[in-house]
Amino acid sequence: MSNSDHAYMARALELARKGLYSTHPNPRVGCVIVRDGKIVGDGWHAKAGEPHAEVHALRQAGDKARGATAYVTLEPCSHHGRTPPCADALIAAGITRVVAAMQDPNPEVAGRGLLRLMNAGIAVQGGVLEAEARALNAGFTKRMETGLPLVRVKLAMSLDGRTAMASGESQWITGPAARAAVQRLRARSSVVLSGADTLLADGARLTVRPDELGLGAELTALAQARPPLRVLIDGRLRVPLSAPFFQAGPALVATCAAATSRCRYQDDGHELLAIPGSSGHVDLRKLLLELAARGANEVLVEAGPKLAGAFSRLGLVDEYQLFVAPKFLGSSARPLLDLPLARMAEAPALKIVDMRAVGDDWRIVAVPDRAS
Ligand SMILES: Nc1nc(O)c(N)c(N[C@@H]2O[C@H](COP(=O)(O)O)[C@@H](O)[C@H]2O)n1
Ligand SMILES: [Zn+2]
Repeated sequence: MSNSDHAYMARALELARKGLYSTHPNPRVGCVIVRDGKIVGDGWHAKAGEPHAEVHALRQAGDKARGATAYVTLEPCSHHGRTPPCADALIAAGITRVVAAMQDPNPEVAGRGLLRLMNAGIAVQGGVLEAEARALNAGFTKRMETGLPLVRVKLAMSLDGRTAMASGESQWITGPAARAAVQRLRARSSVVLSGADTLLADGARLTVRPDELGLGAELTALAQARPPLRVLIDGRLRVPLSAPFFQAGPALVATCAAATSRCRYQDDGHELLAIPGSSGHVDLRKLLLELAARGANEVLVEAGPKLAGAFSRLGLVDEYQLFVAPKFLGSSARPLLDLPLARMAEAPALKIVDMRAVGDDWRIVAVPDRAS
């Protein structure tokens, strides 16, 4: 890999990141076309159903694409989805070299895009800034490879590790900067999910509020056009349809209660999904499989200690986002996770991958340490 390959791919990744809030169920992809040491075209994928990154870049390059190199953060596609194959478009435009950061994990592509380019006499190189490209599309990759979405659990806690007062009161532990960061976590997710206890306690709506995102006009508009699906897990259908969550727009309710109530929810524009479980608890793994089948790449769990603890105990969590506020909530306040552990050996091993100040609070990102 030359220094310039690295630099052009870094630029393509920068463009791909513009799709952070809007491409799902599709991946975030950027493309740069370079001829004689000059960028002659670039582009990024904004929204499923719209042109792929390569097509935007080729359109901008026009005739200058002939004899040029295309840098793409994901292998060019070879299939007819909502749009035609990009590999064919690159061949037709006379591109002579393609550098891809990673192979497309979509089984419909999975190496066939690169093969088609090679068969057309195009020089192909893979693996440039692969780790960065994988990180950007970790949810898409996990869904394609396992049939499950990436699960991110957001928790807000005091310095003494508490999340809510004994009464359930939990709003406004953290400050405005942390709340904006949570808004961006919601906006990048395909699904934002919570449980009945949380909604009954604090009246959460789980919406993306454009004025709190802190993004520019273009990305805010895209995020608004592609809001996450709001999902409530309510095994026994305890949350009334008059709750702010239901008043805020259409939602999906996962339950193990009998389907007799379906009409009540449908009449109000919501979907009731029966997921069998035990003792009034929805089977979380089955729910995640269903959400992935509907195209969910990233699921954000914003729940209380019981539901967040259940995701954790079942080994379904890929990432914890912990917002830590400079407060003590005291010993009668609620713990972070309902994790009944008896011995240190049972404590799940975690790796902290990022820690930074967010306004007056701190954000810690931790992932399961699967190696230990
Ligand atoms: N290489 C590439 N560039 C893009 O900009 C993309 N969005 C993709 N996506 C791949 O194609 C599938 C979606 O196809 P349609 O948008 O429905 O035509 C997606 O699953 C990826 O495999 N690839
Ligand atoms: Zn494509």
